[in-house]
Amino acid sequence: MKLLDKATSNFNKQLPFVLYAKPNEQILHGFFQENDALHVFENQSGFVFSSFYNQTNVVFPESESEIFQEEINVEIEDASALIENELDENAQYSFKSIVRKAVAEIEKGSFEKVVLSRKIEISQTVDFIKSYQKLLISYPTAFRYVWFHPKVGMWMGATPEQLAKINNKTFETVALAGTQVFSENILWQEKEQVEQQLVTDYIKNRIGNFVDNLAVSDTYTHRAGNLVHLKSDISGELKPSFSEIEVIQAIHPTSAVCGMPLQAARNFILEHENYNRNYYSGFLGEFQIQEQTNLFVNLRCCEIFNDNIKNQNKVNIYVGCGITKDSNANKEFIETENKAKTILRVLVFK
Ligand SMILES: C=C(O[C@H]1C=CC=C(C(=O)O)[C@@H]1O)C(=O)O
Repeated sequence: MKLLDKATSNFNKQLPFVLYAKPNEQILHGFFQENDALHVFENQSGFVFSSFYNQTNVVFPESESEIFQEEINVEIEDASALIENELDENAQYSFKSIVRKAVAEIEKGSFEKVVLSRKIEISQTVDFIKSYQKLLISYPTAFRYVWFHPKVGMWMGATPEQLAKINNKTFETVALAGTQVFSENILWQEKEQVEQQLVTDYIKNRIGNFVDNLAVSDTYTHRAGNLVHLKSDISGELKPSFSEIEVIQAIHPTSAVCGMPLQAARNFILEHENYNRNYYSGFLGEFQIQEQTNLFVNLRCCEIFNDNIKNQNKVNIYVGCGITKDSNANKEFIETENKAKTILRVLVFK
């Protein structure tokens, strides 16, 4: 595929690019910059890459990029091989202890829900082109991307969560929460239903002032690779007095990646997670391209370091899960391991 070759060429020249495919579409899109300028996102139209909190929000502006599309046509061997991640006892111990601390805070009434995450580091050199091809064909219902900027790094992911779709004042988002490993007979426990309802209520509350005709669908099971989630679709008409960016800022970060109330949950995360999320659980996608905004939450993702000069070749996989008063630390840890498999399944090492 031509765009894969163009991405390789941009990477070799250390020039920014993004390749992406939208859920259930067979079209690969590419934005390519011809120089390595770092454009800070200030509502210009383009491909946005925004952090969870307080990092530089980057854009590949439409006006500064070469933009291409082509049909997806990949042929790779063995799309299902899974690299086993060795169990890290220390990581397990520290993650479980933060989960227990969070449950104790919830019981004290400090907040209702918090999403806690961790970073799994694997010291291997990733072949990003082969890995991305595997990701493209393995998760056709996800937003699948690989993004690179020499001043920021390389990220790749297959996210099931839409943050916002805005087309001609029609606003759509989703409330996604609750996780199980895929099987034929899925039954949802009360804990997961409560967790998902909290996300729905949070979004309704945050966008209530910005949209008319707010509508929420029934909750249904959504498959995301080897996992399933509970999901409902939320929509409305953006009021003429509000801009797109205002409503986006009102919902990011949703309580599917941060918690509620927002500030207390975010403070707990910043104080206890012990690492910087960077762009994990931020958002990315098209901002006002052909009058459409189509943004996704950066989940099921990894950061790829391919730097032979600094001898830094590794990949960090980012995974998190929602903690409520009924959370069990052991189960939450297993959930993060299961989520990591989304990326582990597609990584190809050199
Ligand atoms: C925070 C993540 O997932 C969120 C999205 C769906 C279900 C989730 C859960 O069940 O905890 C999380 O809120 C992640 O994948 O890192």
